[in-house]
Amino acid sequence: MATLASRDESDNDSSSSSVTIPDSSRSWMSNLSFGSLRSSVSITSLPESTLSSTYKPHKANQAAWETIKRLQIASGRVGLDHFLLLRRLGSGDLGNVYLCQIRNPVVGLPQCFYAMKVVDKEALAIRNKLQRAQMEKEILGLLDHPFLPTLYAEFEASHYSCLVMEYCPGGDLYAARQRQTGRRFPISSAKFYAAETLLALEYLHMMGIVYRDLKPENVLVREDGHIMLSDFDLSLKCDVVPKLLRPNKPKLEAIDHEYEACFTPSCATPIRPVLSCFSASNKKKKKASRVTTITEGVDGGGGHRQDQELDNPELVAEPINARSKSFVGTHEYLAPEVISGQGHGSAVDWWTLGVFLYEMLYGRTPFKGENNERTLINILKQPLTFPRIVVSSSKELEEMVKVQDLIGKLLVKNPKKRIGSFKGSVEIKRHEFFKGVNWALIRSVIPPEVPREAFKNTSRAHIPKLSKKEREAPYQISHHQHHQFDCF
Ligand SMILES: Nc1ncnc2c1ncn2[C@@H]1O[C@H](COP(=O)(O)OP(=O)(O)OP(=O)(O)O)[C@@H](O)[C@H]1O
Repeated sequence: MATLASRDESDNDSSSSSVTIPDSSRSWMSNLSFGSLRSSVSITSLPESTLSSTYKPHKANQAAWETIKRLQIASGRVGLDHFLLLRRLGSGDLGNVYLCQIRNPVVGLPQCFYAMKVVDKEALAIRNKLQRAQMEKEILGLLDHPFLPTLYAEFEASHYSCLVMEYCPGGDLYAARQRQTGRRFPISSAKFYAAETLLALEYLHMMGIVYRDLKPENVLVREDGHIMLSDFDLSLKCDVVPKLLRPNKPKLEAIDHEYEACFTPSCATPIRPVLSCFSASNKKKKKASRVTTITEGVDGGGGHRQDQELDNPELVAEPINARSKSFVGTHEYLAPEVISGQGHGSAVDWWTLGVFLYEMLYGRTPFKGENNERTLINILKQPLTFPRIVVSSSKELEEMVKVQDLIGKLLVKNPKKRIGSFKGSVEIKRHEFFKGVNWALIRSVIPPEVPREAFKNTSRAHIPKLSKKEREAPYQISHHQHHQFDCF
C-alpha cells in the first residue's frame, strides 16, 4: 500500500483555522500564572435551568472533580488565580488550551491535572464567533459521560472566558495513527475506538446534540487509554422534549405533528422525537453475503431500509431528523447533505463515523482529492472504494469484510438511506462488525494503547518545572491537519 502523506504535507491550505496566542494575551497569561490577577467566578455557573447538570454521577469518585468541589466550598468560588498554568496544549479556532494544576493542593486529595480552554471574548466578538463559544460552553456543561469531557468549572477573567475540563494525556487519534505500522490501526484497535466513539455520539444525540466534527484529531486519549471526544464548537444543539410514543404507531411519519420545535437559530426545521417507542423487526437479519475480495467497491446505495417491519417495542432516543443548513465541518469529513446544503441532521455524524473508521483502517480518508474542491466533488459523486491491503489470516479477512460492509452503510450518500437514520445508533451497534462488543462494559475493556507514564503520576514531585517560555510554548504542535471551515 502506498505510503500516505500526512495532512500537513498534503493539505497546505493557508486558511487553516489554527490560531496563535496574541502577544498581549501571552503576557496576560503569564501574569496570571503567577496569580497576579483575581477573577470573580463560580463553579460551572450555568443558567438556572441547567443547574442540575453540575451533578455529574459519572465523575462522583474522581479526585479531579472532588478537588474542584472542595475548592469551591472552601473559597466560595473557583477562579483563574487558583490555577497554575503549566503548558499550552494546543490552540484551536476559538482559543488556547492549557495544561494546569490547582495551585494549592487540597489536603487528602492527589494533585490533578486539568485542561483549561481560554477564549478571548473580545477577539471572538470581532470575528463574529462568540455564539460558537457560547454553544460550546453550554454543551460542555450538559455532558456527563465516560467518553466525553467533563466541565469542572467555568469562569470569566477580564475579557477571557475559561473552561476547566478533564485533561487527556494521550494525545489524539490522528497522532496515534501516525505511530502505527503503515499509519493504520489494526482492525481490533479501530473497532475499539469506533465503538467508544459511537457511544459518545449516541449520548450526544440523545441530548439533542449533533456533533458535526468527528475526525481523529478530535478524539483524545485519556489517561486510561479510553477515548474522549473533544471540541464542541461546531456542534448543533436543539431543544427537544422527549416523547413516549405508543408501540402501535410503527412509522415516524404517523407522529410528525407531535414533534417539538427546535429553537436553535441554525436549526431550520422542527426536530423529530428524541424518545419514541415503537416496534422493531424481530426477523433474523439476512447474513451479509461473503465477499471474496476485500478490495471490492461498495455501492452503498442499497444501504438501509426505513420501512422495516416493526414488532417489538423499542426505544429510539435520538434527533433523527434535526435539520440545519449551516455549512460546517472539515472538508474530507463533510457529509454530502452538508455540501449540497439540503439540510442535515444527526445522520451527518454517522457519515463522519464511516470516514473516521475508513481513515483509521486505511490511513487516509475515502474521498480525498487533489484539492478541497475536488474532495467535495468526490464526496458527492465518487463511489466508495477500498484500497487493497494484505491480510494475515482468514479471521482478519472476515473482519475486513464486515467492516467494509459497515463503512459502506455509513457512507451512503443519501442520508435517509444511511444506517442509523431510522432507529439511531442501535442499528449501527447491531451491525455484524460490532458483534461481541459488550457495550455496557466497554469501559472495562483494556484499550489498545495506554499513554506512557509521563504526566500520569499526579504527585506533587512530578509537577514539571517549566520556564516562563516553556510554559507558553505549545505542548503538542496544533497543526490543523484537516482544513476546517464554517459558514453560518
Ligand atoms: N481536555 C484536553 N486534554 C488534552 N488536550 C486537549 C484537551 N482539549 C484540547 N486539547 C488540545 O488542545 C488543542 C486545542 O483544542 P480545541 O478544542 O481548542 O481546538 P481544536 O480541536 O484544535 O480546534 P477547533 O476548535 O478549531 O476545531 C487540541 O488540538 C488538543 O490537542
